[in-house]
Amino acid sequence: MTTDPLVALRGGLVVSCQAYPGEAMRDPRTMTQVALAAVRGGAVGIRVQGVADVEHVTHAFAELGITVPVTGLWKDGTEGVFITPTLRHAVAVARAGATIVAIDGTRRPRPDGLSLADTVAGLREHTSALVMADCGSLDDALAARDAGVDVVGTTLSGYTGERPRTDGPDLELLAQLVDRLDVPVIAEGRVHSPAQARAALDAGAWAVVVGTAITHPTSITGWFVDALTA
Ligand SMILES: CC(=O)N[C@H](C=O)[C@@H](O)[C@H](O)[C@H](O)COP(=O)(O)O
Repeated sequence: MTTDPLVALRGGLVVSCQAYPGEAMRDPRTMTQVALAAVRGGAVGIRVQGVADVEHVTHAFAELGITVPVTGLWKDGTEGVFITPTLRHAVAVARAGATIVAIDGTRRPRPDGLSLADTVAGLREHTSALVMADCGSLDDALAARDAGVDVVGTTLSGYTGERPRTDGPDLELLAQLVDRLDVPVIAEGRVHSPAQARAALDAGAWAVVVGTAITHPTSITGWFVDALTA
């Protein structure tokens, strides 16, 4: 019997394992090793970027009998709509093995000219993946809900100009989404400590995604170096 992936994530920690272009750890094998380490630490979900990483992680999990759901995305570009920006990207991520496909869930025009609703419908036509909308505001999330997504995240809060870029997670937006939506709301973005993760769950998050603070040594090193040189 397969468990509903969203039920599997409920109340838990999802670890985002991403390295950026040009970085030493940008290798699907490395990201798979990081993902396996996170699962060993208790992560109930993994989020990975890029078709190759999704393929590599999902194959490794299958071989090892790990059933932790994998959320996949494909970043293309660095500005505007760049998180799984088109239906083509979304289908590729699903076909690579992602259980959940995270896509840009903002109200900005998409590079392929499709609406978010068309993108969700297209993905459902071609795959059985669930859809996570990475949102930057309450209005984004309401529109994403109307477009038929399965789950929304606060992922893009502070990156689209609609919300301030808070030091920690945008708990204010999270509370608004939890209050207004009937789909699960995932807290993602700038969760940098266990206490902040706990606060997000207490504010009603379905699950909490942590990336940088667990899987990006360059940033973490910088935080310590800054403290020593301040
Ligand atoms: C805005 C954007 O591009 N967010 C990306 C989405 O996948 C990643 O770069 C983040 O690392 C991820 O959202 C997790 O957030 P944090 O690393 O802050 O824990």
